[in-house]
Amino acid sequence: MADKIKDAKIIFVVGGPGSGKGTQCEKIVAKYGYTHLSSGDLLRIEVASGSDRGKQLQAIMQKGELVPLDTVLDMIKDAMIAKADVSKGFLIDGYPREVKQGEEFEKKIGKPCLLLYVDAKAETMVKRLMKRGETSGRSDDNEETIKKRLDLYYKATEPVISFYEGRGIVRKVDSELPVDEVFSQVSTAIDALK
Ligand SMILES: Nc1nc2c(ncn2[C@@H]2O[C@H](COP(=O)(O)OP(=O)(O)OP(=O)(O)O)[C@@H](O)[C@H]2O)c(=O)[nH]1
Ligand SMILES: O=c1ccn([C@@H]2O[C@H](COP(=O)(O)OP(=O)(O)O)[C@@H](O)[C@H]2O)c(=O)[nH]1
Ligand SMILES: [Mg+2]
Repeated sequence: MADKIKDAKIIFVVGGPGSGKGTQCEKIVAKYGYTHLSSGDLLRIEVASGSDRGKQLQAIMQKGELVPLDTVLDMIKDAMIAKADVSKGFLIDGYPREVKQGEEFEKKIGKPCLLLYVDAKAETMVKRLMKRGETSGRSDDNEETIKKRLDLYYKATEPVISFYEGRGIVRKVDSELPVDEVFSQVSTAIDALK
């Protein structure tokens, strides 16, 4: 089933909460035509459906904790399969959150050719999320949950970056810069793929 996906390029987009992953992914889609799959967005779609599963997810996300690995992976896999025929590449935004998630992804789906590391200071991320929270309607864009998401990012997700650095596929972009300058760094990394 995952055969269809085997030849497509897979890019992991990793960075702290509010670092600008979604912002950069939108620009990648516009320039390169990749398929953008945000694990957080997929989870929020399930929450919005009002299903029982959505209610359970909402409770976890509201606390800034991680949803069980299999749940997220199945959602990503289904979304990839649905687009496999038309997609030349996939941007997996906000995943893996922990090394184990990356390992399972590779077992069930495939190997990433690039990990885009969207790097910003904690202080910057908090400021952006508090601002976004004024209009986003995201129940996790509040001070208390932002703090937990940040803690979990440093504890669980940063090791993901070291893990893939060992493979030489990490390209870091400086997300303190204006959006277009960040994107110019992103473009350099993607153009270098063959
Ligand atoms: N000044 C500045 N603001 C940015 C930049 N990138 C993103 N933002 C703002 O920061 C906020 C968070 O950006 P997102 O792209 O939603 O961040 P994200 O990493 O997808 O965050 P999560 O969805 O929480 O994972 C948004 O309100 C953006 O407008 C940037 O490069 N510079
Ligand atoms: O692979 C994932 C992606 C997201 N989430 C949950 O969804 C929330 C929002 O994730 P998103 O990537 O949208 O935002 P971020 O936390 O990076 O700001 C997280 O806090 C987690 O509770 C998760 O558990 N696993
Ligand atoms: Mg996002």
